[in-house]
Amino acid sequence: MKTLIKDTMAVLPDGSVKEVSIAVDGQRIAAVGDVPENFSADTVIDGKNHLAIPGLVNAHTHASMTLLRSYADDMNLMDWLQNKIWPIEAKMRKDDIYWGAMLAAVEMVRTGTTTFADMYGDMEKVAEMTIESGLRGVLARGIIGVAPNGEQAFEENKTLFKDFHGAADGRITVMFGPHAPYTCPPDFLRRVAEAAKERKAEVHIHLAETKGEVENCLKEHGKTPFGLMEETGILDCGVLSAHSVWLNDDDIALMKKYHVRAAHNPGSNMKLASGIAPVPKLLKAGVCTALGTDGTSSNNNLDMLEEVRLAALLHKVDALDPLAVPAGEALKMGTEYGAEAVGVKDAGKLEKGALADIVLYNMHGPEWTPKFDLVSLLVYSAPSHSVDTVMVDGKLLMEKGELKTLDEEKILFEAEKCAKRITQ
Ligand SMILES: N[C@@H](CCSC[C@H]1O[C@@H](n2cnc3c(=O)[nH]cnc32)[C@H](O)[C@@H]1O)C(=O)O
Ligand SMILES: [Zn+2]
Repeated sequence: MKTLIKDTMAVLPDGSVKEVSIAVDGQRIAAVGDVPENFSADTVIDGKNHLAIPGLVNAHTHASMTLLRSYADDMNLMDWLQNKIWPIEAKMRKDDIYWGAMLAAVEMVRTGTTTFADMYGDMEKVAEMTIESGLRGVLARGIIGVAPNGEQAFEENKTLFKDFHGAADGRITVMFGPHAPYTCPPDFLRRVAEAAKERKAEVHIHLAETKGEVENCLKEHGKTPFGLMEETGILDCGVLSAHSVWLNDDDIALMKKYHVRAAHNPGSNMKLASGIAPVPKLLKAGVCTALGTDGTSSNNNLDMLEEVRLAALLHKVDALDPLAVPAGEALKMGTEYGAEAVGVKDAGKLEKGALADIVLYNMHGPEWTPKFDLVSLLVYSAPSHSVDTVMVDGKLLMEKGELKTLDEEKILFEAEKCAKRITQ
């Protein structure tokens, strides 16, 4: 299958924007500009008045939590988790996980996300969504490492790895998902680290999200969450660290030493009042820092362009420095650094040989006018629904606003039904 995206403006890996044609052959980009004359495309997409970027990467989410969107807002993290979210999650059946994930898929495709890193229960249903939707998924079974379900969840993570790691032509990868240091005791984390190492799997975990978490961790274990992760062997596995808000210089040095990748969630951190991650410091230290939405119960959407914008804005006001995270750097956090963070090789860049995960924005409309600087327009002004074409792995998931793999009306209907049932 060969596709030619003809005469589109495109954000290139060096941050420049140029008019090019992009040739896609199978899963990969065959050319950006300089398309060979004999390239015979099966499908030609008119790129005039469009902006192409590498697909957005949601480096931390809980897709099926879409069913709990706006169910419990304006609470602090522990109260929210323990008294609202966990009791309802306990009622979720496989069907709920599936339709919640499908609802997330519709939203992700429509807002230009091509890869998502997910942590939840019943992840084989999220794998099903990944296979059907055509998205790229980095899946981890979220494990609360204590009774009554800790051991079962751990086993399910192993089964998920066996059944789905590398599945769907490599569109699915599987990580281990110990939920957090406050839900998984050190000995349990040691066993997870062993299991991950045996399989050369990586680990997706919530770390240093709130000040209270770090204080408790110091009190109970005499170490910060990152120090504890080093001691338990988790850092040896390759870690995708959700949040990473409350960090001291030693934590940042550990992140650098072990190539920990941070998934910064500005929307969730602001909404739950968790704090402001030291993103400029992380970037300066050379820590790969990506962006995520977290679940839609703490965001409340999966719109990655919004996270790119929030990252660009939040760190400016925090540092009282309008140069803190420039638009181009924020966009890289949402694309190139995202792909690196979740471990998808050769993606996140519009260049020859990269995986063909491409998003096209239709630049017709007031928010895109006038056109001085297209990266600035995208990051500071554009509505996410100007995404009109989405390609993952060389296949079109949406073309000119029309979803190709998902039945949106049915999904909205079923998701609504599931959400009602679990909250009744
Ligand atoms: N309860 C599940 C496993 C947990 S998966 C991941 C968990 O992370 C929770 N979660 C979502 N956002 C956050 C956050 O920001 N911090 C900590 N936990 C979160 C989410 O509600 C979910 O319970 C089971 O055993 O079936
Ligand atoms: Zn989370």
